[in-house]
Amino acid sequence: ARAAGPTDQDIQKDAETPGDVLTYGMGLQGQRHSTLKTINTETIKKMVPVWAFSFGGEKQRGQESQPLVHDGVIYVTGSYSRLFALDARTGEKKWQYDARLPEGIMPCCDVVNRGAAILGDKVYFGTLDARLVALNKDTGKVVWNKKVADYQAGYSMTAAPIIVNGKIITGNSGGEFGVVGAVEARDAETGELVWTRPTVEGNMGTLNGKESTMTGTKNASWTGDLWQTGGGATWLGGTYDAETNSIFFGTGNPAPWNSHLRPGDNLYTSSTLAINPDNGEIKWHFQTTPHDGWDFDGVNEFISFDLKKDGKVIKAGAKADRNGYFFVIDRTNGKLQSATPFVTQTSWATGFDLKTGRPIYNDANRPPNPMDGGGAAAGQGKPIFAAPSFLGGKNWMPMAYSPDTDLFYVPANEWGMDIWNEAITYKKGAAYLGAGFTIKPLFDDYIGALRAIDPKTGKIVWEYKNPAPLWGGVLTTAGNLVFTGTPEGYLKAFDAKTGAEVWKFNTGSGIVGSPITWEMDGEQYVSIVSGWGGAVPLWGGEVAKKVKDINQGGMLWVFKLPKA
Ligand SMILES: O=C(O)c1cc(C(=O)O)c2c(n1)C(=O)C(=O)c1cc(C(=O)O)[nH]c1-2
Ligand SMILES: [Ca+2]
Repeated sequence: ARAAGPTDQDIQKDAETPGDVLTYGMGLQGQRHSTLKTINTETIKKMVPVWAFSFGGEKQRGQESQPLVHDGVIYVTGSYSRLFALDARTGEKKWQYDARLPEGIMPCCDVVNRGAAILGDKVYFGTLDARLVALNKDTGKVVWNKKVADYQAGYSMTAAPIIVNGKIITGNSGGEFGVVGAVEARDAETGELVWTRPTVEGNMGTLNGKESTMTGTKNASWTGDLWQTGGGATWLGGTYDAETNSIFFGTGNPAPWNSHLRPGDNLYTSSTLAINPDNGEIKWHFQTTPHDGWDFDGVNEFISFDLKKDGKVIKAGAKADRNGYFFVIDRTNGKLQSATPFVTQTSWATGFDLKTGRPIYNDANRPPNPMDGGGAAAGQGKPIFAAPSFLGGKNWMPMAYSPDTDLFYVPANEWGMDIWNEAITYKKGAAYLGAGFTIKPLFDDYIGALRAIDPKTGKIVWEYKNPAPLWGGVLTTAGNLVFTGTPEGYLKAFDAKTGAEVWKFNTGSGIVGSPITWEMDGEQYVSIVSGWGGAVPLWGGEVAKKVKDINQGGMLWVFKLPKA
């Protein structure tokens, strides 16, 4: 028997039990929907902060975490691989764990961490040096600490793990360094590896010298040896659907970015994979950007939901992809139901073929081969303008789905980029892009747009425009509310049906975290982490200049209604 604490059954039921938050995604399906409605479009006008907690000084920025709540304790990760356990009623610190990171870690896009997992008496999280740590939930003492991959080869870990039937399931980061993506399952009690599923064809037999439990697959969709450093990082973690017993992981960009160096589809990069949690087998794959040439990547979360259409219910899943399309896919077999643009496009594809599930490419919008010349300097290809930018119509920040309104709430961004290709050869631990870029806004008055999307039609039902790019997660509740944060510092709440803004509070730094809500002592609470950072200030080109004044930091805020 497992020591006292949440069980596998508690984790599977997380979405139905508002007294705790046991999973990243507020339920393994990742819907980020709460059944609570004490706080609603009317009562929220009175909502106030109860307490706040500071993450401290050093390297505190890019707070992309979603807190967990169990038995009156909040478990929240901070940037730079920290984990805090806090009294949920007072904010008092119970313990803090700071991973001791080596020199030379190589996260591509800031020192972020998106959250922890909990099972029994342990809490778990991944660290920037690509290790997975299990801590005793009451004391913060290390129970086990496993190396997942070699940080000196560019591997890191930024995603929250998920737990499915006693296994802790993780992805990896490092697509910009020519790593090989993988999904891995470990025994949550001991940390021993149960299976490893590489995500790049050609690597199915071994991974990093370790024996893989998978049978070999030929590298048919790659040229030469490029599959050995092919990317496809699983850097955002996954979701799980018990009805189909599938884990869904997105995979990142193929490496290098210069697509002319790697003819072929480059499976299974820029895809969604449905994986059997028992043995790591791929049940189906859907490649959103075959032969990706824009760093469109494809890690975005896949959220299971019931698609009610033409009097039928289809077991579906949705993904708002970095490539700017909103996909609805049959989650039992990977068959495309619809693909609709949700941001402005420069027609890199004119649409998706519903029969084959493939994009209809517009070759004029693929960044040209540097061998053809025409670039600004020797060895550079001709630049083109493409939208969305490589930071995506939507990046890592998770959308939410409400079964009450049947709408998805998507944190989107409107921007494009000048992009050109360059020559590159692989060198262990060095950036492996073969491309250069500058991001540019498309409109004067806004970049971010929270969009309510009807999955039956792909139509945008309402939108909220934000001056700075949106980079935080979304939460929706039975109180007809949608919550998200802004880089300007506000946690905002909107009417889920109309998009009317009903409440806001400034948290003192930019928000790039994901909000949660739970019930405690008969009252409803809301919480968000604040602390600007992530990829935008690092890679945002003209946009980065506009947002560089935002102060960084790290704070957890907790809100509720005043006592009646
Ligand atoms: O290919 C990868 O392994 C990888 C990893 C990560 C990461 O782990 O955060 C990001 C990206 N790619 C990426 O392309 C990207 O735009 C990005 C944004 C962010 C962020 O936290 O703001 N991370 C990442
Ligand atoms: Ca990437």
